[in-house]
Amino acid sequence: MKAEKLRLLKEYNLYCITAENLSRGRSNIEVVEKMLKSGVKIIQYREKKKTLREKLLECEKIRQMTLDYGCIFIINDNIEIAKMVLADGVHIGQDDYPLERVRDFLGEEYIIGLSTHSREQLYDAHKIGADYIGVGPIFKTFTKEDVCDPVGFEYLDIAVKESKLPFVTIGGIKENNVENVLKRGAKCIAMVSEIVGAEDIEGKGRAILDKLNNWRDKNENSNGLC
Ligand SMILES: Cc1ncc(COP(=O)(O)OP(=O)(O)O)c(N)n1
Ligand SMILES: Cc1nc(C(=O)O)sc1CCOP(=O)(O)O
Ligand SMILES: [Mg+2]
Repeated sequence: MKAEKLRLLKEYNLYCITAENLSRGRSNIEVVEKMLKSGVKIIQYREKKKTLREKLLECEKIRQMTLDYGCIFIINDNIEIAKMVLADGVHIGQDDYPLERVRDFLGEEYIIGLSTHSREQLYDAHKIGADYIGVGPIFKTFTKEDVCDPVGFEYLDIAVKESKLPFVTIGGIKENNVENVLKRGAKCIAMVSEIVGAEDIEGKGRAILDKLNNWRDKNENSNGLC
């Protein structure tokens, strides 16, 4: 079960994350529906402002929607909600609960992603049992409060060469700069503001998926997350 999810995670190259405050007045549910219709197959629920009750209700709905579309559903930060709604996994950062404790809480079947911003954190992620890592922020981003300075291509190049784990590249990535990131060897791209802030989310999602798939067809013999 988990092996199959990880296989799918490696196959998909666009990882979309919610942000209701950047969604032009549309709800997380509306945005997720449009993402799913565009063909996106990995969605992370990331919501910093709502109550736990509100988040749980939204995640229950999104769990069902993602199952209907065969989409992997990851929840940011809230590991209890992930367990309650039977999400596919969680994403945690360096200041969230320690990964080992999250693993104890969720068990082996859940995918656990960990943010990394340096080579040291990358090696640590391997040791402590992350299933995939986030690599970023590549460019400046205004989406995340208290974000560290961009790690740029310097850390991306390290991840491309040295990571034995699949990784998701994140931070300031847009339709018009994604090719620069792909050229460095990134395979799976996470986007927040570019997708949720688009007037036509479905059209934007399709355009980016086309771009990523065309790049893969032309340049690669392997698939998905690096
Ligand atoms: C795919 C992915 N990568 C990195 C992050 C950032 O997680 P974190 O450092 O915990 O910061 P917050 O998202 O919680 O603000 C992510 N969410 N997803
Ligand atoms: C949530 C998040 N985590 C980051 C990291 O580097 O760990 S960057 C980021 C925000 C990415 O948003 P956008 O695509 O709008 O720039
Ligand atoms: Mg976090």
